[in-house]
Amino acid sequence: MSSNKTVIVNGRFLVPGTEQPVLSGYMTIENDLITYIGEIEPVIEEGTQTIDGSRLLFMPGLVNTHGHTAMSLLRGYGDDMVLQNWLQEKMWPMEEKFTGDDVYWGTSLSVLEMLKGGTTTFLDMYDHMDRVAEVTELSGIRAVLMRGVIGLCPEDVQNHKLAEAVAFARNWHGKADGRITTMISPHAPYTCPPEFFVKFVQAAHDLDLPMHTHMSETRREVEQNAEDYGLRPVAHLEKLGMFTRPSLVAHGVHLTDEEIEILARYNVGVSHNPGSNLKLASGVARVPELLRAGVTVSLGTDGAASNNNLDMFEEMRLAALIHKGVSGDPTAVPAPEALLMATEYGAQSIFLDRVGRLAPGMKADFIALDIDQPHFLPHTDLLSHAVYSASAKDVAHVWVDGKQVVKHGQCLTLDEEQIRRKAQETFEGLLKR
Ligand SMILES: N[C@@H](CCSC[C@H]1O[C@@H](n2cnc3c(=O)[nH]cnc32)[C@H](O)[C@@H]1O)C(=O)O
Ligand SMILES: [Zn+2]
Repeated sequence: MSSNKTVIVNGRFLVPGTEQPVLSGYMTIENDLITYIGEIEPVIEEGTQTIDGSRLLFMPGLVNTHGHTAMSLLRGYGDDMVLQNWLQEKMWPMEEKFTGDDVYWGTSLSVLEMLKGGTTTFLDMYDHMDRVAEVTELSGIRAVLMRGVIGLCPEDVQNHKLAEAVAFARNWHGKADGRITTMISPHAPYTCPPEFFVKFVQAAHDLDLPMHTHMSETRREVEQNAEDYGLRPVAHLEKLGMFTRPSLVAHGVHLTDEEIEILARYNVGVSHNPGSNLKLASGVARVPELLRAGVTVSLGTDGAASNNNLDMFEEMRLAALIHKGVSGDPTAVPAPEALLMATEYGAQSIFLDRVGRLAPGMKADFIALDIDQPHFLPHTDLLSHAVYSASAKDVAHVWVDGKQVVKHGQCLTLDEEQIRRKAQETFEGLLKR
């Protein structure tokens, strides 16, 4: 009867934002939920599985709130360029050739990397999303998926893409035992003209779903938006009605004080992508100001072609470091806040209210790091170590929705050898096509 019950014994658990952020004790998981966490040993009935947690650090699974998973196929293909040229000269011509199978293998590669690196939830804005959903189902990961749409095309093609986005969102919302949810996502204000963009707002209303888009990523984008529409991107999207829907915007690098206020007022989340912003020289987002204004700031990797990995520990560390560097204030984005951005705030910003925290009633999405390694010693402050010393390689075990999907660094749900081979073959095939 109690066969689906697991108790972690003698573990250390990260619960940032609470009085005791590094807790020593026990955690009970029943089916897909955490049912207990605390210092007092729970009664362990016969048949309950126990896990010795004494050499491990448990923490919520990381939540990657912006990305394009199939772009891992283009990792290293087009480095050291500015955004517009990188998109127009390198990414878009290759992406035009992508088939559903290409997306399937690119996404498989990314999901494998993410799971092994402790990411238990990801957001994906891309094309051929049915295939992304397939990988999500198979791998056991949690995902918020959306068909991203670039509207720089004739009206009939625009409408066809919109219909695809709507059908995908409707068909997959709540699927894979609830591990998949969906959103509505025009790619960006500079790739979707206003009259097209508002159709997405309407669709999001009709389906009662949240929205996601790229916004204010580069200075050039902001200037161009002002030139084309007489408004900076935030006011522009406000005018188009996007913020009447629950919304998350990616990047938000170039924001004025007034724009930060608008985002706070509408409760619009910002997915901060420090690695991608640094690599494309887009700039440094005003994260301390956003947080101070009460904006939910989360972390994303963006696609692997502008990062060039999907290591959320790296994003967390970058977020904690660069804002100290640019502000000259070493107290900016302290470790607990960086960790919250990568977990709880991440879940909130993609509208998953039972993910991102180790607490009774929350989904059992959690990871365990091997803390016996030299770079984790001595065990002074394990929360600090998780932010400032850890990397994806330290992840030993991963659970999503109560099921173990990575054990001793090996993915239990995906065929790693096959994915390795297919990823290479797929890239070589794309070059020849
Ligand atoms: N091909 C689709 C649109 C895909 S949405 C995802 C798009 O975002 C692009 N992308 C990736 N990273 C960034 C970024 O940082 N800023 C803007 N676009 C990006 C990516 O190359 C891809 O084309 C269509 O039929 O309309
Ligand atoms: Zn992006």
